[in-house]
Amino acid sequence: STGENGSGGGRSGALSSPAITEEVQKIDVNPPKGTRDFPPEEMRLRTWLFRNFREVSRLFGFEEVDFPVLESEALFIRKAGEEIRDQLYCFEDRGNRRVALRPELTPSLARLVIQKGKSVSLPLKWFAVGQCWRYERMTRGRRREHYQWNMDIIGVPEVMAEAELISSIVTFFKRIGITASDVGFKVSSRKVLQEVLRCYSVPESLFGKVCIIIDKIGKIPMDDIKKDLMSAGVSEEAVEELLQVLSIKSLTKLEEILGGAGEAVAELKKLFSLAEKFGYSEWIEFDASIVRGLAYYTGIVFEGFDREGKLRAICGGGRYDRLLSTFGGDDLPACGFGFGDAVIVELLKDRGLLPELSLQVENIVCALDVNLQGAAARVASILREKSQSVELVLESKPLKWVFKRAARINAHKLILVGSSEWQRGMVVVKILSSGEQYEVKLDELE
Ligand SMILES: CC(=O)Nc1cnc2ccccc2c1
Repeated sequence: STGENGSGGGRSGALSSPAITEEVQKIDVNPPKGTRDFPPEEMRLRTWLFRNFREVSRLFGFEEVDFPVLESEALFIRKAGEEIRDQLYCFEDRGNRRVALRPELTPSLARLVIQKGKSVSLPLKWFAVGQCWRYERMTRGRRREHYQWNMDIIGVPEVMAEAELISSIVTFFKRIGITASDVGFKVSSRKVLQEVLRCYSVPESLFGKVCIIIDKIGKIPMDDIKKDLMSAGVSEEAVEELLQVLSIKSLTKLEEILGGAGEAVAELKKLFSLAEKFGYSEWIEFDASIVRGLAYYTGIVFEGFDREGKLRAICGGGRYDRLLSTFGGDDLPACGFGFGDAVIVELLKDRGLLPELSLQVENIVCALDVNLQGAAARVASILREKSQSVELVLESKPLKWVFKRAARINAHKLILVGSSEWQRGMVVVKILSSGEQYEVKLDELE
């Protein structure tokens, strides 16, 4: 109804007597800007995707954890100029507390690790699948929420942890039909940046900020990158050297420039040799320009990319050895990744790999006349107690309707409850694929 007084919706009958008149305002049935509903078909795809996330996490011995979507704003306040900070979905609650919808899961995980403190044995291997939020001017029409799969290893300082994490993502890709010819991982280490900045005695305090500026390469003009770096306090010659080093695509070249003594080259070589052992060498390549857009990474960083170059990064992660100590926790080494639910679906569509998922109910049970509804309900309960899914026809419907419904739910069997059979303790079972039909005693239903 359009809200005129009297009965809304045009339904007749006692319920909508004119005496009970309330203003019926037609609400906006769409979800808030930048957010999605998940009607059945979309929900089946999401459930399929998350089932694969969880199955891979289980294969790698990770335990599932979760946190509130609402966190203290302080968890995400970092002064490195990150985009995620500009778009924080934050507000003051009724208790005058500054809170935020989480834009990522890692800070919550760090918070929980610290909270659990000594009571957890290391290394911790935790995973989560959670909705993350950003408040972005809708001008860009981008989404304001997405679901992220995160896996994190806490307490392992060596790059074996990063190698394990990349292996888990490769395992995930393989499970859903994505191959090394579809996607790859660009791998680098922020220690490359660190070693260059040290050569030019750029203070460590600028490290996070410099990384965030560097991460914008390819997204904003190079002149702006240089300007931003210099206004952040990096000398012009340091900027030139930095940009030089960042264009290196081979580890041997990097070693020539940085020398073999530094940690950056050593850990990258170690990672590539581990990749060989894990059997995913053809999935990864060194690319010094990869820094990722989160300030807290301190070492190896990586991101999954589509080799056609059409899509944004599929996933990304790295080492963040300082995050827990910046939250006042122990100085625990940590690494992890985030894998969003949006780009991967675009990739699957592009590659024709979206799974065919349909509603599947094994049985449809129908009473052949209205006073057998109770009998039909009993049949449904018996089957359900045997873990058989049942669509119980809830109103008396013509058989034509029942067959149509059976087709829509892809039912395997139609169970008809008729009075003559019921007198003899029997029901009629019809195998819908073959048309074969037979009588079954109630207690032999399986
Ligand atoms: C492609 C896409 O939807 N990205 C996306 C969507 N929502 C977010 C929300 C928070 C943080 C990152 C986000 C990233």
